[in-house]
Formats: sequence, C-alpha cells, structure tokens
Amino acid sequence: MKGLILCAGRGTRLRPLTFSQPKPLLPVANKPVLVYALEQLARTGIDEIGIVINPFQEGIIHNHIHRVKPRNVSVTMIHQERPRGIADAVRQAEDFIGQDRFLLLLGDNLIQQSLNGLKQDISRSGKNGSLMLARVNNPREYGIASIEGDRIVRLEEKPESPRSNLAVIGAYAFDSRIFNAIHQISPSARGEYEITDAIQWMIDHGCSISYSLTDQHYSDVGTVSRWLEANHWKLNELTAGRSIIAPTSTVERSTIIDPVIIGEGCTIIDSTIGPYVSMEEGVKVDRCRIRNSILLEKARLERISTPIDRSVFGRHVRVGCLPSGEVSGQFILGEGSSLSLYAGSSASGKL
Ligand SMILES: Cc1cn([C@H]2C[C@H](O)[C@@H](COP(=O)(O)OP(=O)(O)O[C@H]3O[C@H](CO)[C@@H](O)[C@H](O)[C@H]3O)O2)c(=O)[nH]c1=O
Repeated sequence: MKGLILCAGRGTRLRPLTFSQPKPLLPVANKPVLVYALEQLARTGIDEIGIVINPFQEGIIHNHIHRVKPRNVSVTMIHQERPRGIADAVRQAEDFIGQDRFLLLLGDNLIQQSLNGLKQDISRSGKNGSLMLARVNNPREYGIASIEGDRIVRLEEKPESPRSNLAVIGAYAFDSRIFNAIHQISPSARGEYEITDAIQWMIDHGCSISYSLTDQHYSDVGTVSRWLEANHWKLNELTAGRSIIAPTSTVERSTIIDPVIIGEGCTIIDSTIGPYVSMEEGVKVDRCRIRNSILLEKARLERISTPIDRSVFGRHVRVGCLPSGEVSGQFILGEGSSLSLYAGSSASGKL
C-alpha cells in the first residue's frame, strides 16, 4: 500500500504568510503540518509516499522534507501545474500509485485518529474506499456524507442544505477504481475536479465505500483561527501539558505558563509567555505578554504593553513600541514586516 499527500493548493486564506512559505511547511507546535502527515503514514506501515506539489514549491519542500522525513520512508514529488481540484491532484499520481491501494491525506489537515481503520477497510474488508468522518457544527464548510449501516451512500461537497453533520475530514483510502471515477467526472460549479464527485461516481457504479467515525481532534490548517486551534491541541499532545524550552534559549526574569514550546536560540526577557504559545528558532521577546499565539523564525517583539492574544507573527517580523504604546487587537504579519507602535497609538486588525 502507498501513501499520497496533497500539497498543491494556493493557500490564499493564509496570505500573506503563504506568499513566502508553502502552507504545508507552516509549523504547528514547531513542526510543519506536512511532517505530521508523513509520520502518520509511516506509523501505519507505509513506506512509499507521493507528495503532490505545485512545481514552484519543489525546491523548498524537497529540501525541507529530505531533512525531516522518517528514515525508512521514500518520498516522490509529483507535480500538479495548477490547483484544479483534489481529484485532479490525485490524477497526477496515477503512474506513481499504479494498481496499488493507497491512503490519501490532504496536506493541510491534522488528524489525531490512527489511519489503521481506513487501511484495514480496503486491505482486509475488501472495500473500494473508506473515508474518515467527524461530526461537525458547520457542515456547509465540508464534504458531507450520508450513511446507511457501514457504508456511505451519498456525498455532497459543501452543501447549502446538508443532509447530515458527518464531515469528510481529509483522510481517505482507495483502491485503483478511484482513477476510473476521476476520468469520468467533470469540473464542479466552482471549476474544480471534486474528490466527492469521484467518490459519488464510485458509489453509483457499484463500489463499496465505508467510513471510520472519529471523535478525536482534527484541524484543517486553512485559516488563522484553525491554525491556532491546531497549535492548541498539538501543544497539549506533544508536551503533555508542560513546556518545552530548547537548551540554547535564554529566559530571564520571565514567567512561562504551560504549555509552551520554545525553539533553539530564542531570547525571552521580562515577559510572560503562555499558555499555548509556540516560537520557532531565533525569536526574541522583550517586555511582552503573549498567549495563544505562533511566532515564526526570528520574529522580534519588544515593549508591547497590551497583552497579545490569538496572533501569528511571520518570519523576521519586527514589532516594537516606542517608548511604551498601547495597542490592542489581533496581528497577522507576514514575513519581513516591520511595525513600530508609538505611545498612544491604537493599531489593530490585520496588516
Ligand atoms: C484544490 C486543490 C487542493 N490541493 C490540496 C491543498 C490542501 O492541502 C488540500 C485541501 O484543499 P482545499 O481546497 O483547502 O479543500 P477544502 O475546500 O478544504 O475541502 C476539502 O477538504 C475538506 C476537509 O478539510 C473536505 O471536507 C472536502 O470534502 C474537501 O473537498 O488539498 C491540491 O493539492 N490541489 C488542488 O488542486
């Protein structure tokens, strides 16, 4: 059995952060989302994995993955020239998959549940496909399944009037009949080849599609609030509720509120950090209070007197108060941004 991870989307909802860094490399608890997917497939016993990327991401993703991928796993990069839908992305991998069965993960989704149930459905139970489902409060934002017994009988992509709250959360298992289906479908109203249409085609043509229902955590790191949510549960999971501070980092006259993860070479002075903060390497924080936030590599925050909450600071971002201004609100700052706040200013919102 092989594995396939899709990473060729545009990442538009995370701009400006995704202008300089592909979405699958954005970190959750200091580890890129894509690495979680690779590790999860490896834990399921899969050692041949294809990653579908946009060709312009090849260099950066390739370099990164070959440094951090599990040792026993071989990775093949597959190109999708334009993001024309999930089914189109899978089609690009047809030669790589051949006649094998495979597990498919969306590269921006984090799923806590093991993939063993999906794997067994198509290897031992003889199903043609199987999907991971979860009950959601916002079914209009997902592919939604209708079930009968242990089978899916109908799927709809982001329906106006959902028939259930059982959402497809981005983990799938298929045999090679999925390719027959993909060759038959047409683009949807939004111009994409939808994987839900391909699976519906399989159902309509006698294939058996089952499901695993999970009540464990999952997140699609597609918007800032979902990214922060993913950081929250992954920090709990990875740190067991405590804090991890790299030995090369310095913390002086500061309070750390668990759980927090602080990468190599960070400097924290006269600050309160946490809970639920992750900092990549080389971050500097001086006289700030930060909670529920993500600071990417070498971000620098100084003398911000108002608490910072639910914010993301891109790589090399600099924010400073001169000399001690009052600020409030949420900051979404892309790589290289520089923001100076003056006493009495009231900056807020997305920049
Ligand atoms: C459209 C497209 C997407 N992708 C990759 C990028 C993302 O990692 C991943 C998901 O793409 P998105 O466009 O964000 O998909 P999204 O609108 O969230 O919806 C999908 O993911 C949802 C779960 O998050 C499912 O409930 C939906 O049925 C499914 O269609 O697939 C590609 O590699 N190529 C593409 O052409």
